[in-house]
Amino acid sequence: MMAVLFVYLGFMVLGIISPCFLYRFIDNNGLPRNWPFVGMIPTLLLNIHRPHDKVAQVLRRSNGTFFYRGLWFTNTSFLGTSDPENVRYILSSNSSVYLKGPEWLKQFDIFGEALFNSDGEAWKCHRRVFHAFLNHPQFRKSLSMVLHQRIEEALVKVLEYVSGREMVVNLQDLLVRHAFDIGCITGVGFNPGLLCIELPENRFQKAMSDTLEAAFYRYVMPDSLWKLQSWLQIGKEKKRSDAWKDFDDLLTQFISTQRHKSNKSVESSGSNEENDFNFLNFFLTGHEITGPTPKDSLIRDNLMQFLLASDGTYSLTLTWFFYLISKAPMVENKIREEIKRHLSMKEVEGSVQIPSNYDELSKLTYLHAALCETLRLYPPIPFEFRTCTKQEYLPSGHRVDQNTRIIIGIHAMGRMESLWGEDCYAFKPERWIGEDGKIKRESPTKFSAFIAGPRICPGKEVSFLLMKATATAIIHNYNVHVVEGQNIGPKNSVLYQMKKGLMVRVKKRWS
Ligand code: HEM
Repeated sequence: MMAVLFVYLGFMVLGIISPCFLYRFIDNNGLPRNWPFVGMIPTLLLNIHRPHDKVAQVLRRSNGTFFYRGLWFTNTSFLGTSDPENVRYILSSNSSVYLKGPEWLKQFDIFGEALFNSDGEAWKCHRRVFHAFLNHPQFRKSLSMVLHQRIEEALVKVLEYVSGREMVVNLQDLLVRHAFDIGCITGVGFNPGLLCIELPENRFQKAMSDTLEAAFYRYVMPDSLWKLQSWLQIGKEKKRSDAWKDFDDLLTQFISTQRHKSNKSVESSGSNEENDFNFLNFFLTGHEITGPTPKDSLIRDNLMQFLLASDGTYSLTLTWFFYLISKAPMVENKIREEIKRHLSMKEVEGSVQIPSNYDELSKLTYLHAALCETLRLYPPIPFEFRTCTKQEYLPSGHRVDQNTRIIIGIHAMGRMESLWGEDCYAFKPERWIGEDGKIKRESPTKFSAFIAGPRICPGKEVSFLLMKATATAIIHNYNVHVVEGQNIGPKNSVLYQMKKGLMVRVKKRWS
């Protein structure tokens, strides 16, 4: 630990003298040099303000696979890959060898025994429950109703308020609140009402953000260092412990309220399926798939992961989407024309028009393409982590030993010239549209925002519905102007969120 600190201070001093010299000295033609004892930590420290871009650069220069060496005698090394053949092998054809395992749990132990944290038989069982919930006929009906209601009663009200006063607002914050309210209603049958004019404190979101930031640092730091921080209760580890307490408080409250509600409802009608369809109730009422009612801790873990998966992802994608279209007025115009051509609208408060039939959203091919393009460039989950459980060779020829940590560079894959052509950095929805005018279906090992193989995101389809309905209501009625001069960049977190949010002014398109 002292060695890391010493090296860090040494390079800081050198950095002040000459940053250019430092970059060239530490890296070898853009690839990290492997130094005695400290491995490639100098490159990591020098790029700690832009880890995603550095990983993308290294993977591009190394033909898609690179072995990062950490500090000697610590478990901080990993193999990074963005090679689609390796990705297919790890996530799909040989997924039983590449597990989440104890290394994953070190980062995400706060999610306990949830689907997201499990492997093998336990994972299969959780996944069946989740599938049964998402495919339940009542789910789609209830989601559409909740979404429509939240757009009309909260999103539009807040946008009307801020546009009328020409206020500057943080769009990322508004979208996260919108998604969290929907996640809570579909997850626990309770609306926390975070998206409203008063913008109340968002404890859950802060706790989630602190947890996911700490998870990032746990991966790159030697175990001894974060364990010491945790023991001393300082830095990111302190924030993480506080977040854990906050989660436990909030989720215990949700579960006991819902347990009480469902007991009362079962007593009075024998079944409450029609009235109160949500993820928590699905668990509590002992559905035939879920088996006997599981223990509270398992419900808490799955609920917490439901809230993360169902709101933390698409709200961030929408934020990047609005950032991208603010710089591409032609794209915005095409989306508006498509909305006008295909959607039936319903007029709500202040002559705002919102889609009245969500089935029509599937006709919005160009909007779908623009969202895929956003996910390619800014995937909300930028890295996927696995551990190899036996020694073998990857399709690229790299040998991986047992317990090698693997990072799949999802963010890097969207920026590989070899996969997307020379214009891979350009925002071009057209690349997703085939000659027949329909969406081109890319293989999930090339477009890996939802990953591939048996663990592919089960919420993919739902997330497009949520994104399209929300984006349409905003684009059709408002111009979103991004405030000039902001430093837009991602946070060091396992989610790809803007460090300081996206400050915008919203102007109504008509009165
Ligand atoms: C833009 C939106 C979304 C993206 C890009 C996305 C992406 C992903 C990715 C990359 C994973 C793999 C994570 C891992 O295991 O390491 C994942 C898993 C998962 N996602 Fe999504 N997701 C999105 C939205 C949703 C939504 C809306 C839901 C729920 C309705 C959902 C439910 C899940 C669940 C339950 C898992 C765990 C699957 C398993 O471990 O087998 N996701 N998602």
